[in-house]
Amino acid sequence: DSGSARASPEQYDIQYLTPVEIGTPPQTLNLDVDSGSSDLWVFSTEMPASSVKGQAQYDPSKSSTAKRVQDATWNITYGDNSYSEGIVYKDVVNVGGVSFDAQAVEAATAVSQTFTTDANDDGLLGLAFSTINTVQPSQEKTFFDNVASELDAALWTADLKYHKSGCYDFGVIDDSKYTGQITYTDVDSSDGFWMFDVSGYGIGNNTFQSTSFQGIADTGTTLAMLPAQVVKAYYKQVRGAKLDNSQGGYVFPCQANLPSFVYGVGNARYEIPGQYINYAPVDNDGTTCFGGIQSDAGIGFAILGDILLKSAFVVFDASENVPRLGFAKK
Ligand SMILES: Cc1cc(CN)n(C)n1
Repeated sequence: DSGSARASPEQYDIQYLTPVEIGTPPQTLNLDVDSGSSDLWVFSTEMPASSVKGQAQYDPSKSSTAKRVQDATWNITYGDNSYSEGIVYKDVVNVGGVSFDAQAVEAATAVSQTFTTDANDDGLLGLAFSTINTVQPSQEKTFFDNVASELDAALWTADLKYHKSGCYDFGVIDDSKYTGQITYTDVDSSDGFWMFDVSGYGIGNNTFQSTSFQGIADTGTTLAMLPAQVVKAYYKQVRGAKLDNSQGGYVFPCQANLPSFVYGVGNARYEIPGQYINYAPVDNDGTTCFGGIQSDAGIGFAILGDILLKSAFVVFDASENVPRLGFAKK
């Protein structure tokens, strides 16, 4: 079995939303596919109406296949301090044609303001490793872990795009979506993430620096959070750039001509076009813009979010004993 689902960007590519069918008859919710977490949770009819502002809600009472997981609860806080919690059902979940009939669907009973204010985002679909799923007292499996054995290949791929819709594919590598070779690198999943070594970096046409650093491939994080020294060196090349703590990071004049950012995977080199690194304006007149590359200070590892991932075709491969990530140009 294999399947393919759309990944449609919200404004500024802050996140990408994917239609997911849940229950019988199917209820379609648009979820943020997140390789940096491992809970599939949804806005639901179990939460106060005051915290729902336009989102679709999963209604288990309208699904003939929904089964409550007695006494199971969950709660999760993300890197941006957004939060959700709730109870658990098992139900049919179908993503791009790949279906599992007893997927843990974590129905929210409460969410933080950040989620309430994003009318288009109906929840998250976590694709990190099941070891960090938050359901208690018994941990649940991610959708990918549940379907892996029925897929033609135990892998999924991300083809995110700049200000355009892309795809998440399950069980198949679509060779029409990339050019050249796929370069693979081993993943250390001991913290539950798709963590790997970035073999170095280059700024624009400057010499590539072979100083490696660890990072996680995280489709649910908007920006690329990189080592402070790397980030400092990048913005040194941008006239008028400055670290503005009131904005929470580096900003620069929106008209700035941004250098590209090159990152290494093994011996391969991939480039994020400068244009991708102008994330969004911070003011109404669009004079000052917020950088798509920011510091990972305080996190403990780099976070390779959408700003970086959209520059490549990425394979999340769990088909061998050691999981691995594949990167290809496109
Ligand atoms: C909701 C959400 C998901 C993620 C990435 N794992 N963040 C930072 N916020």
